[in-house]
Amino acid sequence: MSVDRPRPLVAGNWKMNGLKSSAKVLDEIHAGYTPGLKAKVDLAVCPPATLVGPLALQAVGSRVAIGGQDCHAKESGAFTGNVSAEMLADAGATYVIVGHSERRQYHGEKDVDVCAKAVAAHRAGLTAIVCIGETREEREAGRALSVVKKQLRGSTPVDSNSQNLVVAYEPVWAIGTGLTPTSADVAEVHALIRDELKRLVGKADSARVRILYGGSVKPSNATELMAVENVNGALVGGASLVAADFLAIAGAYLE
Ligand SMILES: O=C[C@H](O)COP(=O)(O)O
Repeated sequence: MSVDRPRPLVAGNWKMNGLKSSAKVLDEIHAGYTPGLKAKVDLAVCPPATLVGPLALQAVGSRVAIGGQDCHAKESGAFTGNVSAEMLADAGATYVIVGHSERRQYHGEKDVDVCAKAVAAHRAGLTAIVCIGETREEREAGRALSVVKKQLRGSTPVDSNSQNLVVAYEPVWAIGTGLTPTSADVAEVHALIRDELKRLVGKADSARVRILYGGSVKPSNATELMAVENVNGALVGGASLVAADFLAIAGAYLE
């Protein structure tokens, strides 16, 4: 692997899915994370908050990382129902997703809020997976690039580097719909993100930041999507709930 080509990461976002019995999915992922796959790709699973602790314990020694799906910007306090980055770290997480479009859409999170959460992630020693992506209307209006650029600039903390930041490009219209952008469209957006990262983390480190593609990634399209320039892995929703599918997506890096 060249210094300028980051090691890929395939991360599963279980969203609001998963009970104690889902431990078996992680067991199956462990079993299928062969030495050959370990040599090529990092894996992470981001379960709901209730399962972060148990799955992190279960994952000890497996090299499958565990992440949260969101965090509060503050370390602690009177914020009923929220979970801090420190709590996720304490439970054994090493990643946290921030700014997922479902948080932006259903919880009104703006770039400034996402940035504060990413700052919290860094404060707690977590790697922030910062999600950005345009809506269908924005793409149809020819604004995809400007929206992504604005979100990236507004959501990325100044202390970001290739160790504590992962960027996930997820076109909103591709999430859970079975639709995906063309390879050319993905390449265009990821190239823009890579270029913007030069300003955000410095030229040398910008090449090492992992930029994931997310939105209807399946075993059937993973090979094509993961081959696109500047795509360094995937953020997988629905397909990450089935170990065989999640492993098959990661397996695109064996080809
Ligand atoms: O975080 C994951 C994304 O929202 C993608 O979800 P999906 O793979 O179900 O389309």
